[in-house]
Amino acid sequence: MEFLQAPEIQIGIGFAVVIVTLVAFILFSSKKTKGSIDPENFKQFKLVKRTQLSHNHISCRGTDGQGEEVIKPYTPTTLDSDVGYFELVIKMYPQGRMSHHFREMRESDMAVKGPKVYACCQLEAVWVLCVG
Ligand SMILES: Cc1cc2nc3c(=O)[nH]c(=O)nc-3n(C[C@H](O)[C@H](O)[C@H](O)COP(=O)(O)OP(=O)(O)OC[C@H]3O[C@@H](n4cnc5c(N)ncnc54)[C@H](O)[C@@H]3O)c2cc1C
Repeated sequence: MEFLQAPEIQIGIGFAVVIVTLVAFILFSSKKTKGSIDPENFKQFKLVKRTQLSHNHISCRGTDGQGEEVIKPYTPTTLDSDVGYFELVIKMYPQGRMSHHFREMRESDMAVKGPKVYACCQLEAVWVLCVG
């Protein structure tokens, strides 16, 4: 271990520590400011692509934590032309009645009715790119 006390080695170690700290700082600060959403400031994003998905909503039926029936509307993110399956994006609420059903759901556990066509509004997928 005596070699560690040699001045050249100590300068080398010091230099390495400075480089690692600098790289970590650059990586951390670039992550916070470039290409990502900032929690405090609005940043400008550029529209890259937009796809119309669906006008439709479906009704899902499940069981809440008290064993009671619950029915809620959801908007499939799949296209109207996708036949035989659909995909949902669900925001889960800890105390939510239908959220409980989705959390506990197993295969063949989902009763669905629909679609209901809402001509007034529709789901679109929007791709954006950070320009700031
Ligand atoms: C036309 C339509 C389409 C919908 N599509 C979708 C969809 O695609 N995906 C999806 O996740 N949801 C969608 N929703 C909402 C969905 O129908 C339910 O309302 C939602 O999933 C909450 O149901 P829950 O039974 O889990 O919660 P609930 O039992 O209704 O609520 C439980 C708790 O969560 C709180 N809470 C409920 N909703 C909200 C909210 N929006 N913001 C803040 N707190 C809330 C309530 O205050 C309550 O404390 C849609 C609603 C409509 C009207």
